[in-house]
Order: sequence, then C-alpha cells, then structure tokens
Amino acid sequence: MTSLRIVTAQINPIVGDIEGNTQKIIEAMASATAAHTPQLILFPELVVTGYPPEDLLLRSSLKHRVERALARIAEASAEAYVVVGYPRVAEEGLYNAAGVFFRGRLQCEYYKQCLPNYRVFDEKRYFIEGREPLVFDVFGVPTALSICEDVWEKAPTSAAKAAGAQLLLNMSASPFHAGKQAEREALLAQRAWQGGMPIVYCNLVGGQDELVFDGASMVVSKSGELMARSPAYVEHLGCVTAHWNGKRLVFDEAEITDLRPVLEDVYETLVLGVRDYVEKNGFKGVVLGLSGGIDSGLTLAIAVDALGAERVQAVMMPFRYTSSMSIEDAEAQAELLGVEYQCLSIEPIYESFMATLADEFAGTAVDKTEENLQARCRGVLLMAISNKKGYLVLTTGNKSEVAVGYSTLYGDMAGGFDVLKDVSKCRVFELARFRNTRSPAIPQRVIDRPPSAELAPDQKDEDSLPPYPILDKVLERYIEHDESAETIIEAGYDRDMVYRVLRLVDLSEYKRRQSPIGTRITERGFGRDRRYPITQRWPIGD
Ligand SMILES: Nc1ncnc2c1ncn2[C@@H]1O[C@H](COP(=O)(O)OP(=O)(O)OC[C@H]2O[C@@H]([n+]3cccc(C(=O)O)c3)[C@H](O)[C@@H]2O)[C@@H](O)[C@H]1O
Ligand SMILES: Nc1ncnc2c1ncn2[C@@H]1O[C@H](COP(=O)(O)OP(=O)(O)OP(=O)(O)O)[C@@H](O)[C@H]1O
Ligand SMILES: NC(=O)CC[C@H](N)C(=O)O
Repeated sequence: MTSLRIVTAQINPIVGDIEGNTQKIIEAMASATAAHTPQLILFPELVVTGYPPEDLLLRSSLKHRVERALARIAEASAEAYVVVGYPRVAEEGLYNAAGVFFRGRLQCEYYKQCLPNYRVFDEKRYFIEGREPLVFDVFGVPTALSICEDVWEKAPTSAAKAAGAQLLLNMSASPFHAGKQAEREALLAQRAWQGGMPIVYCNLVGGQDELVFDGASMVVSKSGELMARSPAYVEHLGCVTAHWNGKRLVFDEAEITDLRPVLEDVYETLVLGVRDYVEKNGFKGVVLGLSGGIDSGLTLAIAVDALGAERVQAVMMPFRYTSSMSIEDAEAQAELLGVEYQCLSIEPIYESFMATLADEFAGTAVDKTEENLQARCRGVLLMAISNKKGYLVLTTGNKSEVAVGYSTLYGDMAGGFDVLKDVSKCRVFELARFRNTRSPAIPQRVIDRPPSAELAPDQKDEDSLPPYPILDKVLERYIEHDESAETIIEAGYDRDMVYRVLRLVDLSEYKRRQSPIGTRITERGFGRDRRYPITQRWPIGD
C-alpha cells in the first residue's frame, strides 16, 4: 500500500507578473513541503501568467519570460511532483498548458482540450486545442491532468480513463457567480462517478478586474463524495492523503470548510474584488461620495472591510436639496466605521457654473441639466481628491441603475471602480441587512428610507422608475435570461412598463460603455459577457 499526500496550492497571482508569480509558486512549494512533505502539489490554471492574461498572450516576450519561469520552477522541484499551469508557445500555436515538474526537470506536459469561448471566456482567441490525454505515474498511481473547462465536458475525463488513469487532477481558473460553488460540486461529483476515479481540483483565488476567483479547491472520491474543501477567498494549501493498493485510490477525509449562504459569498466576492483591484493597481486608498443613501452606505462598508478604515475616505457634498437627515446619516455612518470624513458643500461651485452659463441658458426652463450639474460638481471634487492623494474613486451605481441609465455621465459615474455594478437594488438591501448582522455598519434609517437621488425637491426614485422589486425582476428576465418583451409580459408584468424599461436598457448602452468596471457576481454582468452595439435599430424587446 502506497500513501500519497497531495497539496492543492490555491494561490493569488497577479496577471502579467510572471517573475512575481514564479516566486510565489516557489514559495508555496517550499511551504507545502515544510508543512506536509507531499508527493504531489497542484497549482491553478495559468498560474504563471495569472488568469485571464488576455492580449498579454500576444506579446513577443511571452515565450522567453515563460521559459525563464519554467526553468526556475524546475530547479526548485525535488521529491514532489509539481503541476503548474502556463501558456506554451509551440510552433503550431499557443497552448493552455499544464507541466509536471519533478527532480529538477519538466517531465511532461498536457494541453487543454476544451477551450471555453462563451460568457466571460475568450480562450479561442489565443489558444489552440490539445488533442490527447496525459497519464503519468505518481509513485505508482496512474494520474491524468485536465484544465478547468476539460472537466465541465465529458470527453476528456473519458479519454483519461481509457488511457488508464486512476486519479484525475484538474487545475482551474473558475470565476465566481452566485450559486457557482453548488454547480461545481454537483459537476465534480458527477464527473468522478462517470470517470470512475477521484478528482483533485485546485482553483485560483483573487480578483482580476471584473472577475473574482473564489478558490474553494476540492477533492471528491470516485463515488462523488466530497472529501475535502479549502476555504474560499483566501490563499490556502490544502492537504489530502490517499492510499493506493495497486488498483484503487482511496482518500482519507480531510478538512471540509463549511459552505456559506450564497448572499455571504456575494458579499465576500465584492470585498475581495475591491481589495485586489486597489492593491494590484497600487492605490493608496479609496474615496467615495457618501450621500446618506443605501448604495454609498453599502459601498463604504465593503470598502472598509476590504481595506481597513484608515485607507477609506468618505465625502458628503450637500446641496440645497440634501436633507438634514442625509447629512446626519452620512456623518453617523462615517463615525461608526471610523473613516476619514469631510462635508464639502457644492453650492458655490454649482452657482459658479450657473453664472458662467447664464447667457447660454437664458430663457430656458430648468430640466435635467441642473440635476446633472450637481452630480458633476461632486464628481469633480472626488476626482481632485483622487489625483492629490493617489486614491481610487469608488462609484456606487447598482445594477438596476446601470441597466436603465439612471446616473449622470461625468457625474456620479466619474470614478474608477463601480463596486455594485452587478448588484441589483433589491440585493443591495439584502446585503446591507446582512452586513449589519456581523456588526453595525449601515444606520438602520439608511436602509429603511425610500431611495432618492435628491437632485430635485422631494424626489424619489420611484417617481421615474417602477418599484425596485418589479424593476429588478423585469431586468433579470431581460438581461440575465434574454427573455423577449412579450415573454416578460406573459409572466404578468404591465405591457407599457416592460417596453419602457427595455427601451431604457437598450438606450443606455452608450452610458455603460463609459462606466467604470465592477465585480461580476451574476451569470450575466454588464462587462465581458454582455456585448451589445450602441448604434442599432433592433425592435425593442424582440
Ligand atoms: N447614443 C449616445 N452616445 C453617446 N452619448 C450620448 C448618447 N445619447 C446621449 N448621449 C450623451 O449623454 C447625455 C445624457 O446623459 P447624462 O448627461 O448622464 O444625463 P441623462 O441620462 O439625460 O440624465 C441622468 C438621469 O440619471 C438620473 N440620476 C442622476 C444621478 C444620480 C441618480 C441616482 O439616483 O443614482 C440618478 C437623473 O435623475 C436623470 O434621470 C446627452 O446630453 C449626450 O451628451
Ligand atoms: N449629497 C451627497 N454627498 C456626497 N455624495 C453624494 C451626494 N449625493 C449623491 N452623491 C453620490 O452620488 C451617488 C448617486 O447618488 P444618488 O443619491 O443620486 O442616488 P442613489 O443611487 O440613491 O445612491 P445612494 O443610495 O448612495 O444615495 C451616491 O451614491 C453618492 O456617491
Ligand atoms: N478557465 C476555464 O476553463 C473556466 C470554465 C469553467 N466552465 C468555469 O467557469 O469554471
């Protein structure tokens, strides 16, 4: 009977930092060896470049930079098989590869067979498909490799089995969306059962622009039973022990980190998305406009959880329509969370703009122009603070607003990262309530009051938009499930309202193209996985 200790090295690389990522890989190899003396260490997909490297894969220096990295990893390898993901530049094209390093040498390589090219994935733009399974010997155990999407389809596991494998390793870069972990677990259980062999699955962790990779690496037995689950959202070396009797591989049960409710995962995803965007882009901190409303209130709480209060600044910028309740609530929240807080009136700035424009606007009626000017005064102040302090401006538009264009270009849309971009207004409320169960962070009054842009006297969002519970359902059907207007109406929604909302969504594409990126938490965010033309004449909702 042979025993194998296998480590899943769930680490957080930085896209493009091949030297830094290589150092991190070598350090993880050393830590894994010191803690567990493993026989095998599995890293995530494309860990050498980070994922997704996008057009960095087209740079001419890729080949020699990756080769230097592989030489360093080979040199650091000793008595454990180390499996690492990287792009392989070959004569016929580029492969998404996994290399097996052992005793100072790259022993063999596998090329990803199933290249995802849907939703946020664009792998066929860069890679060519591998055609064969790879089975190699790990101290007597015939072991096969697969890379992320390979395990989402049936054929590569069947081919590995036919080639004699008794253990399947899967290295992944699998981004989060609400409910994804349950999908992954059901999939791995099914695939292990179909392939008749256990699967060790190592997922990437970390934020990369709009994507968050949540980790939660796993081991499932041949019968599909979960044997180990690493924690999500953190780097982690998970260790499992397997016993091989020459025919079968049996895993001991190891650490199984509890699953959290999906809402909590969404919250953690938003936190990690902000933290990694700020850290990996070198910002000293963040600044945001705090209006006393729920969107900026939740954004502030997420920012503080991501970075610590000392790196977060909140600015209340009142105007004549700002209620004293808003000022009190903003101040109370800033104090509650311990962030730097200023109150800067936009009244004189607004007056100055209006005075300059007086001749231009003479004889015209007050309209949205004046409302948008308020939002723009605020945007200018926040960007000035950003420039002076090296702080990133966080914007606060939620998915419902981004969908219908309920925001001002160069106003409240001015900034670098929109934390709630993929969070519907209804989910904003749920997340705010959830966050307060951990510790008081958002004053109850902020959660309870009706949403208002406060750009005109006594303004409420529901004066110009349908109530959010209805709006969000219509938006979800249209955006996430591609339903037609007539299908939505048949489900019981008012015809005029549905056409009005869908028209707003289509018309607002130009705004979304100019909006900051934000973390994706649903299956269909407004980013890489929803690409609509701005200039178009498709019949609304058809
Ligand atoms: N197809 C196109 N391609 C490129 N640019 C296009 C365009 N169509 C209009 N534009 C440009 O966009 C301008 C209109 O956009 P914009 O200036 O933003 O203004 P607009 O969309 O007309 O108004 C902003 C709306 O957002 C609401 N709002 C503002 C701020 C905060 C909140 C909140 O509660 O969070 C809500 C506000 O009440 C108002 O209904 C046009 O004047 C034109 O310059
Ligand atoms: N008085 C203000 N002081 C500071 N920032 C403001 C103020 N009013 C608006 N903002 C900024 O503009 C964003 C859009 O706010 P607005 O009140 O118009 O709509 P909202 O979507 O209901 O947001 P919130 O729930 O945060 O109020 C706010 O989240 C905030 O960042
Ligand atoms: N990198 C990949 O191949 C990821 C695709 C896969 N279906 C996932 O989201 O987990």
